[in-house]
Amino acid sequence: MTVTLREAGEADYPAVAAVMSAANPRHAWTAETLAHETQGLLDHPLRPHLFQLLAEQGGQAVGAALTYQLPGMFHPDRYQAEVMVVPQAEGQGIGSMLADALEAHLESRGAREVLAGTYEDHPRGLAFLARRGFTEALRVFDNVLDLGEFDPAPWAEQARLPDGLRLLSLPELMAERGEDAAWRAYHAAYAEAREDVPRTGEATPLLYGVFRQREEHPGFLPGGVLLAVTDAGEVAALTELYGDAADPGRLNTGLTGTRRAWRRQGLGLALKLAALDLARQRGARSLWTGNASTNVPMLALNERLGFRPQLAWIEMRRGNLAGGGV
Ligand SMILES: CC(=O)SCCNC(=O)CCNC(=O)[C@H](O)C(C)(C)COP(=O)(O)OP(=O)(O)OC[C@H]1O[C@@H](n2cnc3c(N)ncnc32)[C@H](O)[C@@H]1OP(=O)(O)O
Repeated sequence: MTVTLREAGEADYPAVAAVMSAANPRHAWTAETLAHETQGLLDHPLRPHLFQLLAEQGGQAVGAALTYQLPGMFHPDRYQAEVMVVPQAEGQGIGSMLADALEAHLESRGAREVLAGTYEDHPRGLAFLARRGFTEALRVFDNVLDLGEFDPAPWAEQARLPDGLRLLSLPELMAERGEDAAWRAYHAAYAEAREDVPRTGEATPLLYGVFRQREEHPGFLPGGVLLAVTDAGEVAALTELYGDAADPGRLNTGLTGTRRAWRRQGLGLALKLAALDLARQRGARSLWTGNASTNVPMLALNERLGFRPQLAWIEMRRGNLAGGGV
């Protein structure tokens, strides 16, 4: 049956999200989460580029492709690319059609670095990217804790923050300091810690106004933002829990981070323990996080708690601006 490609817009988000979720069921999307992410891109002061394609067969969405620029790792010549085909439509050349159309678009933009990825258990995806000149740049594990297997009792000591720090949720800090001061303290800690998260290019500074948009994310849980707060109202460390788009029994971790001056004093561990406690109170079955295989501190901490690495997502790159470009 004939396959047609067309540019996708807002009205297609339910179809695009369904394709994305079918192609990668480990990370579900809804029209709402897609609209949030897309709006974040369109509104960003860096004006990142976005181009979306939908593949249809007999009136059904069978594939999607998108290319965009990540504001958090921005370079005018760097693009992310994603090509997805629903499992029942694989093997008919739809991925190649979508990839060819994306390639033409990227060429017209003068892209010099393209990042794309696939799971390690998807040899077809890996071969597809290798044929198109991509090589491995970074591996990120889904790291999952089964809350039914976690026993908090042996961790009572480590769950306490050092003297001079208090555990507060974001709403609690807002009640004490006011909304703007609380968000600014949260932002300051987040912005510093995220600079040290392994990534394939240099982090772009995270603007406060952009950071505030996370409260519009459909999965954002204000009470799931847990903070280690100093007497002066500064945030020394944080962890974040988000609701999952598809599974009410699952929570996803945003960032866990400790400001540099506070590292290795037990803050990260205490906050993760608080997050596990909150997740259990909310009736969650599992807690997911994504950790780069090179993130030694985070992997060590999560392993101690019983998180188990699942399959790795392999981020692949063609061209390398950090290395001078090709
Ligand atoms: C989904 C995600 O959030 S992925 C991104 C994770 N965050 C980042 O990469 C941000 C940058 N890194 C950081 O902010 C910090 O290094 C964190 C959050 C990873 C760790 O925070 P800290 O407050 O320093 O951790 P904490 O002091 O509680 O350490 C607890 C345990 O973790 C392990 N650990 C922490 N840092 C290290 C390290 N550098 N090397 C090895 N193990 C470490 C140890 O087991 C440690 O226990 P110990 O000190 O008794 O040996």
